[in-house]
Amino acid sequence: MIGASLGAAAYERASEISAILAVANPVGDRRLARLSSRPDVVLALSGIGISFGGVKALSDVDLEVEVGEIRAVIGPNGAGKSSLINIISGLYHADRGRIAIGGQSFSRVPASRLARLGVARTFQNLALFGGLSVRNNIACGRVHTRRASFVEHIAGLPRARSEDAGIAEKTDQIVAFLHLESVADRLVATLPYGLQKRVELARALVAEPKLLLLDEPMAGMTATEKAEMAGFVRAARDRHGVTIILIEHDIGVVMGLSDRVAVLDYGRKIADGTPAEVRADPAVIRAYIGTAEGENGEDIR
Ligand SMILES: Nc1ncnc2c1ncn2[C@@H]1O[C@H](COP(=O)(O)OP(=O)(O)OP(=O)(O)O)[C@@H](O)[C@H]1O
Repeated sequence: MIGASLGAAAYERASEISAILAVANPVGDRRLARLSSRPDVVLALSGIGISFGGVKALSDVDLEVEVGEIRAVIGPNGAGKSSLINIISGLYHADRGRIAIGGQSFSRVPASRLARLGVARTFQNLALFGGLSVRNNIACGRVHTRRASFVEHIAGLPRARSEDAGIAEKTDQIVAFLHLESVADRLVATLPYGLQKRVELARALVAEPKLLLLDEPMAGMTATEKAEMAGFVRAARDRHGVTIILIEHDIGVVMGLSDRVAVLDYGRKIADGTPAEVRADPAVIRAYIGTAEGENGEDIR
């Protein structure tokens, strides 16, 4: 992500305006209501906009994501990709528009209820606990399922014990799924970067999300690590039925992995279709050539 953070007061003000504008957008609301009532649509965005100071990071973005899709969001640096994921996960609040997740509609996604809404995410810059083991980092992804109190845990009461056993079992399953057995007891900070990215994926998957948001899961990886990660992402969809939204700069990976691709440029969606459609779209080619070919290591053709 680029740029400085805005203050909390500015976010509050922007969100108040957002609520007013959302009410004043009945066409968008009707469209969203129609989309979110479809059982095959996991996520629908309607008219999403957000500005930071004078910078319009996103303008009037619509997006729908169907169950079981791998849906990429691409675009040159600063196009608004991370802002979009941050809005879907409740980290940012849009100034305009609405978001429907699993049939529930929001102007602000409640970040504290994200896991219960069936959404998990990874971050562009790793957000792991370096001083904890791989296994413990992964287990953190299931804390929202705990019902037993702190006292029940300290006293080792039956409900707490059975919850711990359930978390340990799910953690073991994901460790095996992502081939992390040999490093499961190592401290995360001692692992190479590519493996740390895999641990972050594991922590998101252990929550058994319906929708998984991956913000540059292959950034900084070698070609071999990227191919491995792409295989795991595909397997998460194929074997666990997870719907995936993927931000990724490596266009080769995106085109090989995604069912549909949305393209952002200067905060606007300029294309949305299959990889072949997007690759042939003149507006997309222009957007990428406009970034000074090769600047980001990206070439759409
Ligand atoms: N918290 C923030 N405070 C101020 N400006 C922001 C903030 N988040 C994003 N922006 C601005 O919004 C625009 C879009 O940024 P964003 O990070 O969403 O783009 P991106 O497509 O993910 O870029 P990259 O590929 O470089 O990560 C940029 O101009 C950025 O500087």
